[in-house]
Amino acid sequence: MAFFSMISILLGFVISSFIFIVFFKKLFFSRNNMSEFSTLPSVPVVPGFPVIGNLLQLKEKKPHKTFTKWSELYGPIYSIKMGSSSLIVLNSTDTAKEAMVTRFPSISTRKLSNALTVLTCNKAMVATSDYDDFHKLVKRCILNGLLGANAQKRKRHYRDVLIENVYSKLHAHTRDHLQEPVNFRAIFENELFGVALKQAFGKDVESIYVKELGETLSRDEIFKVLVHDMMEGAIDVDWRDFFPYLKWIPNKSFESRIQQKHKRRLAVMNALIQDKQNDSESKQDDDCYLNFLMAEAKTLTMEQIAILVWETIIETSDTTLVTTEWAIYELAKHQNVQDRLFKEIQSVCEGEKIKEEQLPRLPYLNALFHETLRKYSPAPLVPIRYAHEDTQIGGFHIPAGSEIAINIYGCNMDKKRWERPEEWWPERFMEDGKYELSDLHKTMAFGAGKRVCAGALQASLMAGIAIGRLVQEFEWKLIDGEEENVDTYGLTSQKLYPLMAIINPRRS
Ligand code: HEM
Repeated sequence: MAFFSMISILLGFVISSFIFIVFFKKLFFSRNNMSEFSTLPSVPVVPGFPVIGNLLQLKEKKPHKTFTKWSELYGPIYSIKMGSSSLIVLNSTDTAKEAMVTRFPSISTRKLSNALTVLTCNKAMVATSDYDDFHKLVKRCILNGLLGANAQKRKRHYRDVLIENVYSKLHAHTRDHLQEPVNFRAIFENELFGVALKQAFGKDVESIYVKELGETLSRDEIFKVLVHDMMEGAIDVDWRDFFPYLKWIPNKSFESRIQQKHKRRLAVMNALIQDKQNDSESKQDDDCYLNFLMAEAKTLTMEQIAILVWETIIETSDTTLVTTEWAIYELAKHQNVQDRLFKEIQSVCEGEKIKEEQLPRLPYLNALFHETLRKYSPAPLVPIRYAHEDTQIGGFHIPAGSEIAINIYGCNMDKKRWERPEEWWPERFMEDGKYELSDLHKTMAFGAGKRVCAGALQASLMAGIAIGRLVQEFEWKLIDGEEENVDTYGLTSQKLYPLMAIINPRRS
C-alpha cells in the first residue's frame, strides 16, 4: 500500500513538474518571441468587403491618389486588404523616412507582383533586387560605370548633344510651322532614348535585325519593345497576386501577354549586345555600360547583364521625360514664372548658352525643378517592400511578413506639410527669396537611405539643363484647352496627352 502511495506521490510530482515546466517554457518562450514592438497598437484598417477587401475601391488605375484620399480619413499610416494580402500604406514624409532609413534593416526586401517577377527576371534589376550581395554588386556597377559623378562627367557629351538636337528640332519647327503647336514629347523622348542607347552600347541605332524574332526592327519599334511595352507590362494585373492560394489556377491570357513582352525584350537586348560585340573593332565608345559590366562583373550571367543594361535604358527614357514635360507645361501656363526664370538665366549666363556648371547658381530653376518633382512625383509609389522581422513605424506595430507601400505622391500632397499642395508654386522653395539646398530634398522624390535613386544626378542634370535652355531660347504658351489636359497615365505619372505648346524664338 505504502509502495503504491509512494508511486502515486512520485507520479503526481513528476506530472505537476512536467506541467509546470511546459507552462513555464511556454510563458518564457512566448515572452521571448514577443518582440519589443508587439505591445504597440496595430495600424488602423481601411474597411473593405469580405474576401476581396479593398480591391473594388482601387479599380481606377491610380492607387497613389486613392491612398492619398484615405490618408485624410485614416491618418498617414493604415492597412488595406487586397484580396487575401494585407498592405500597409505610408503617406507622410515622417513615416516614409522611418521606413526607408531608420527601420530599413527590418524592411529591406522587395515584394514583386507576378508581372514584375517575370519582367525583372526575378529581381535581376538594381531597383527591384533585395538588399543582398547581388544588390551591392550591381549598385556599385551602375554608379561606377554610369550614374555616379565621375561616370556622368565622362558621359557629358551625350547630354550636350541631346540638348543641341532638341534645340535644333524646335528651332526648325518654328521656322517651318510658326504658330503651329509643337509636340514636345515626341522630340524629347526620341533624344532621351538616343542617350540611353549611347550610354548602354556606345552608339545609337537606326534598326536592328533580331535573329530570335526573324525580323528587322526600326528604332521606333525598338523603343516600343524596350520601353513602351515594358511600362505597360509593369502595371498589368494578375488577379492571382491578390489570392496567392489560388496560384495553381492558370491565367493564360495574362501569362501569354507578359511572357511575350518579356521574350521580345530579351530578344532585342540580345541582338543589340551581339551587334555591339561584333562591332567592337570600330571606333564606337568603349566606355559603354555593357562593356563595363562584362569587364567588372564576371560572376553575372548574360541574361542578368542584358536585364541590367536594359534597366538603364528604361530608366533614362522615362522619368526624366515625365519631369521635364510637366515642368514645361507649368512654365507655359505660368508666364510670370517663365519670365522670372528667363531673367535669372540671363543674369547668370550673361547671354551665353546655359551650361551644367551654372546649375548650382540658378536657385529659381532648381526650385521649379523640385516643385515639379513634388507635384508630379514621377515615381508616385516606391516598389513594395516587405518586413522580414517585427518592427515599428509611426508608433505602430508592423508584424514580420507585412507588405509596405510608400506613397511618395501622398507625402507630397500632405496638407500638414505643404501649404496649398495642389498648386504648382516654386516660390515655396525660396523662402525670403533664398533657397536652402537641403529643402530641395523634402519631396523625397528620389527616395532616401540605402535604396535612394542611383540616377538622381543624371536626371537633375538632364532635366535642369533642358528646362533652362528651352526657356532661354523660346517663349512657351499652352494651346487652348491644354490646361485641362492634366491627367496622368501609367507607373510614372506620365502626362496622359503629350504637351502641345506654341513656341516663339526669343532671339534670332
Ligand atoms: C526624375 C527622375 C527620377 C526619379 C523621380 C526617380 C525616383 C526613384 C525612386 C523613388 C526610387 C526608389 C527608391 C526606393 O526604392 O526606395 C528610385 C530608384 C532607382 N532609380 Fe530613380 N528616379 C529618377 C530617375 C532615374 C534615372 C534617370 C535612373 C537611371 C538612368 C534611375 C535609376 C534608379 C535606380 C538604379 C534605382 C534603384 C536604386 C536601389 O535600389 O538601390 N532613376 N528612383
